[in-house]
Amino acid sequence: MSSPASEKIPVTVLTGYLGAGKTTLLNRILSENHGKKYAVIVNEFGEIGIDNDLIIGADEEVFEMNNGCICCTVRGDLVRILGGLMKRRGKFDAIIVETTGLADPAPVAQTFFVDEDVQNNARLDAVVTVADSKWLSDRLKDAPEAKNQIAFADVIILNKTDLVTPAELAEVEARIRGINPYAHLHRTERCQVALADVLDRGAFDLDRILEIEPEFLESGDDHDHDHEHCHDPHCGHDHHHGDHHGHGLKHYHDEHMQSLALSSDKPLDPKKFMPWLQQLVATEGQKILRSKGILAFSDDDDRYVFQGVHMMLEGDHQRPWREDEPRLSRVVFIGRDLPEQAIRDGFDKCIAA
Ligand SMILES: Nc1nc2c(ncn2[C@@H]2O[C@H](COP(=O)(O)OP(=O)(O)OP(=O)(O)O)[C@@H](O)[C@H]2O)c(=O)[nH]1
Repeated sequence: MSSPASEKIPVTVLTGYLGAGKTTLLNRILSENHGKKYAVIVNEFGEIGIDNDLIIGADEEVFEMNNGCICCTVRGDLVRILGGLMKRRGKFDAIIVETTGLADPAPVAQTFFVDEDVQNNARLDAVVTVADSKWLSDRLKDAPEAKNQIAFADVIILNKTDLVTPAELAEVEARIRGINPYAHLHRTERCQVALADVLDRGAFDLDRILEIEPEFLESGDDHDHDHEHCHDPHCGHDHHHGDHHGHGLKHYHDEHMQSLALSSDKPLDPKKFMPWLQQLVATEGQKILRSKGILAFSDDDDRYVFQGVHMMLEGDHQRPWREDEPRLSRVVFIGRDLPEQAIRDGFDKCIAA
């Protein structure tokens, strides 16, 4: 049975390139005193889930779609998780989907229009794209998905304004406006926006999307489109550059984008790890687009979390390790042409003696 639009559960799709600030925005939304309950679905690029652990919502439920890229699992995992949520209507007010930085938002948004069950129970409220003031211009040159994320946005959070000059900010905003003149745009530092600017917007504009992508509402069985949106080596499909996928969508593959995950159940030596990491991103930061980790240091009862975007690093103690929690250090590097063996060797040398 189809529900009237007003009763459909609103879904916000949060997108934006690697490291732009999606999790920062999500945490801001979840930790605000909004009196609402959100179900959160995250999709991560990488072999080991770290994002899930970095979301600080008090009692939100977080569902992970970890095992595949969002375009390939979109009619599988996403529909399955949404289906499960629909059966528990009334337990939450809205759904937020945070996509990987490498996801093309088109197939995600499409799910809400072509899958009948989903369409009957949920409505796409808005596609919210977080854009990195410092790096977006570079990514628009070499990452087609970054451009699609801007093109599909109903709301754009132009974030990290603290890292650029006013002239650079004006320039990146003009580039965004060249791609998408329609979206509401907010300039922010650390994604500081009013919740009302992001949630419950009723902003998704199908007519506009059909102008950008006339085949948007087709099921995907026999059409072709040129978005480059499959990057997950574990996706399970047989990819070739520019090849057709099982369901007929044309997929390009950024064959150089890789995710390197490292872990250790032995504590790390902070006096070795931090200098090594700083040196690594200083020398390889062009190739390493994104790094993050949750670390267990020797003689330290707190988890240490670090985040990197290119050569910029941030890190801090987060919270004490729980009694029942294995003190496992997990690190992920995402980038192109990563010097894998050197990174592995360097990491191993940081294990405390
Ligand atoms: N200087 C500065 N750093 C920021 C700002 N917003 C977020 N960051 C930092 O940028 C890094 C990446 O932020 P995240 O929110 O994790 O980015 P993300 O888009 O979720 O990253 P992925 O999930 O890996 O794609 C973190 O170290 C943040 O603390 C900002 O406005 N200014």
